[in-house]
Amino acid sequence: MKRLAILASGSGSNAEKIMEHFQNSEIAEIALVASNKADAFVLERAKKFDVPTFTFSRKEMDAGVLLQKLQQENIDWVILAGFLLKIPVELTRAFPDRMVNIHPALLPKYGGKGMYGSFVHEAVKAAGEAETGITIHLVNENYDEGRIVFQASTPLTSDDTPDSIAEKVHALEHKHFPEVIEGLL
Ligand SMILES: Nc1nc2c(c(=O)[nH]1)N[C@@H](CN(C=O)c1ccc(C(=O)N[C@@H](CCC(=O)O)C(=O)O)cc1)CN2
Ligand SMILES: NCC(=O)N[C@@H]1O[C@H](COP(=O)([O-])[O-])[C@@H](O)[C@H]1O
Repeated sequence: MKRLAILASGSGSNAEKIMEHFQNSEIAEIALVASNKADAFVLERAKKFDVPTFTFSRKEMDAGVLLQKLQQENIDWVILAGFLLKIPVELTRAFPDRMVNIHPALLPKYGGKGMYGSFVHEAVKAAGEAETGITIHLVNENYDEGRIVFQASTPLTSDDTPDSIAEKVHALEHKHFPEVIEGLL
C-alpha cells in the first residue's frame, strides 16, 4: 500500500477529490495532509476523512522539518495540490520522480513565479486565449519545469471571465488528477 502525502495551501477541493478517490483503495492511502497555512480549509477537509494533518512554516520547511515529517510517516509520494511555496531542492531530491504537481494552465505557457491561482486565469483571459487547461507534472527544483505527465484542455470564448475559466479548469482537475496519480504509482 503506497502512502501519499498531500501538500496544499488553501481550499483543498483537489485534495478532497484525491481523498475520496483513495478512500477504499487497495493501492494507496492518503497518510497525511500538510499545509503552510494553519487556517487553510484543506485541513478541515482532511479531518472529514480522518486523515492526519500537519502544519509548518516556510522557515520550517526550508530547515528540513517537513522532510523529517514525511520520512517519519514513511511517505512514498508527495502530491502538490494548490501548494504555493517553492519546494526546496533537498525535498525534491528526496522524492525523485515521486513528487507531482497540478498547474491550472497548459504549460509551458503561464507558468513560473507569480503564476498561481487566479493570477493564471487572469493572464489567460488577458491574452484572449481560445483554450486553457491543466498540466500535471513531476516536480523539480524550479517552478513548473518538471516532466509533464498529463495535460487536458478546454475551449474558451470571449464571454469567459477569470472566474468562469477557473470553474472550467477546476472541473478538469477534479476529473483527472486522482486518476493520473493512481496511474503513476
Ligand atoms: N520546487 C518546486 N516547488 C513548487 C513547484 C514546482 O514545480 N517546483 N510547483 C508549485 C506550484 N505552482 C505552480 O504549479 C506555483 C505555486 C506558487 C508560485 C509562486 O509564485 N508563489 C509565490 C509565493 C506565494 C505565497 O507565498 O503565497 C512566490 O514564490 O513568490 C508559483 C508556482 C509549488 N512548489
Ligand atoms: N501554480 C499552482 C496553482 O495555481 N495551483 C492551483 O491552485 C488551485 C487549488 O485549488 P484547490 O485548493 O481547490 O485544490 C488549483 O486550481 C491548482 O491548479
